[in-house]
Amino acid sequence: MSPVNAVKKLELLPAVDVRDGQAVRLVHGESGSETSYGDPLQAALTWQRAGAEWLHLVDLDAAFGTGDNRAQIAEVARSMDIKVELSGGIRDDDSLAAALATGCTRVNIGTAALEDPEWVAKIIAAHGDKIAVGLDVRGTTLRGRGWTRDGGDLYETLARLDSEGCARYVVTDINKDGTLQGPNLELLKNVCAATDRPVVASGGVSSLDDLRAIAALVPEGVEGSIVGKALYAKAFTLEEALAAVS
Ligand SMILES: O=C(O)c1ccccc1N[C@@H]1O[C@H](COP(=O)(O)O)[C@@H](O)[C@H]1O
Repeated sequence: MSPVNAVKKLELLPAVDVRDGQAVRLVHGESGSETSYGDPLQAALTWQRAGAEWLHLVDLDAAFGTGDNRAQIAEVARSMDIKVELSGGIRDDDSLAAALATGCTRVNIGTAALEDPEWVAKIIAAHGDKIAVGLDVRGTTLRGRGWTRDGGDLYETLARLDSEGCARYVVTDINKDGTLQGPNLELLKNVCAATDRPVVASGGVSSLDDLRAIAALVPEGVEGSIVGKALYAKAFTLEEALAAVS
């Protein structure tokens, strides 16, 4: 294949979700379902040493409204030599400024995209591709506020955000998240068919074959995949994952 026609490789974003100062994984994003994996900075450095090009870093307390881990999140983001996608509780000018001040590559907006469309349109216009929107869905219904509250129809919201110039979507199937049950490939295909913007897949990755299946959707518009539980549960190593999609 000539370089002009070469298919881009799938980007992998190992996740570090922070709750009460610890790196954790949840099941279906449910508060109280945490398994703890220790110091978030050590987890992030482990993924960086293993060859990650991206880190998906989430302040879960900020997402749930149970406080925040802002100082610790900033320390982790600033300690990384790799690209960082920062998520959780970025809902107003103050939290956006704090997130961007960490030097992260981009931020991921969830609840605010559902509850404060005018603000989100404004920050998309001001910050371009530094802003991604997280479309966290059950079926085709979006969920906000730590995935506890319905936030409208996926495809109506996608059309609105597309028209406002949103650069990228991070699509999470909540029913799959943290379950090691495999990604929702149908959902990813449907979202890719509905938008020409790149899509980052999230939720359910359990095996290298899952990653290969997501990588097969790169021509349709999937740009990357977040990997969480499978790495912490040692279903495979990050080195193996990177090799599988290269
Ligand atoms: O990542 C999770 O497991 C998760 C679980 C429950 C809520 C949020 C979660 N993650 C990230 O948080 C943003 C949403 O935050 P907000 O609504 O903007 O405050 C979501 O996109 C996920 O990336």
